[in-house]
Order: sequence, then C-alpha cells, then structure tokens
Amino acid sequence: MLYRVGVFYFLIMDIIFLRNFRAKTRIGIYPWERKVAQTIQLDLEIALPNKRAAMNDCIEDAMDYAQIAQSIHEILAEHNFSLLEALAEHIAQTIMLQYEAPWVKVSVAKLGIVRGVEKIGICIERGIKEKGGCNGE
Ligand SMILES: Nc1nc2c(c(=O)[nH]1)N=C([C@H](O)[C@@H](O)CO)CN2
Repeated sequence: MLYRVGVFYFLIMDIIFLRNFRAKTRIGIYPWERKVAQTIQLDLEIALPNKRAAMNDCIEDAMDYAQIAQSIHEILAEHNFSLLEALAEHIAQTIMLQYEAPWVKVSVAKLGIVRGVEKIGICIERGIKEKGGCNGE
C-alpha cells in the first residue's frame, strides 16, 4: 500500500514468509517422476492485504499461516505437474485468490536432482497493481 503524506510517499508492506518448507509431491517431465513422490523445497513470501492484524493483535484479522501451509499440502497432494513453473504458478494464484494477497513470491526447488547441484528450481513473483493512486486517488 502506498500512502502519501505531503510530498512523501510511504510504502507499507507486511509479509508472511514460509522458509525451507519441505514436502513430497509427484512432479517432473519423466515418467518415473510422475509415479514416485519426491521432496521439494518451497520458500514463500506473501504480502498481507492490510495491516489490521498488526493493529488489532487478533487472529481473525490475520492471514493464518497454518492455513496457508495446509493449502499448500493440499495442492501438492492433489496435483502432479510436469514443470516446477506450473506448480509455482498454481501456488501463487491460489494464495492470491484464497487469501486476497496483493503480492506473492514463490520459490520451488528440487533437491539433488541434478548432479553437482544441491537445489535447483524456479522463483516467481506475482502481484496486482493498486487501483487508483496514493490514498485511493
Ligand atoms: N525449467 C525447467 N526445467 C526442467 C524441469 C522443470 O520443472 N523446469 N524439470 C526437469 C525434470 O523433471 C528434472 O527435474 C529431472 O531431471 C528438467 N528440466
């Protein structure tokens, strides 16, 4: 959110992060990868739609990060994508829609799948532009 006070513009962005989130899913371009679940690592940053949780100290006004983790577990159980890109996009769109997040950053990595590389993957950012200008103008 951008606020204008006089000639100054202030960016206010509260972010929930989930780091080193590891879970199993079936994903890959090869037939064996569609049959056997492999561990992936997710790292997420999710902007909050407002700062009510910080102001009110109340879970009803918060984006419940336990629910977000549960939503991701459900996606991983229900889908088997070919590409990490498709999984990252699905997670990003789901979070923005379900939790009204204005911006997300989603990294998805496979572990030890390519020789000599510890983690390899994709990182995407998605966001919606604010309607109007500062202070709703
Ligand atoms: N850009 C991508 N390249 C590759 C992907 C992917 O998801 N995105 N996946 C694979 C295989 O599934 C790999 O994980 C197994 O070697 C290869 N390239």
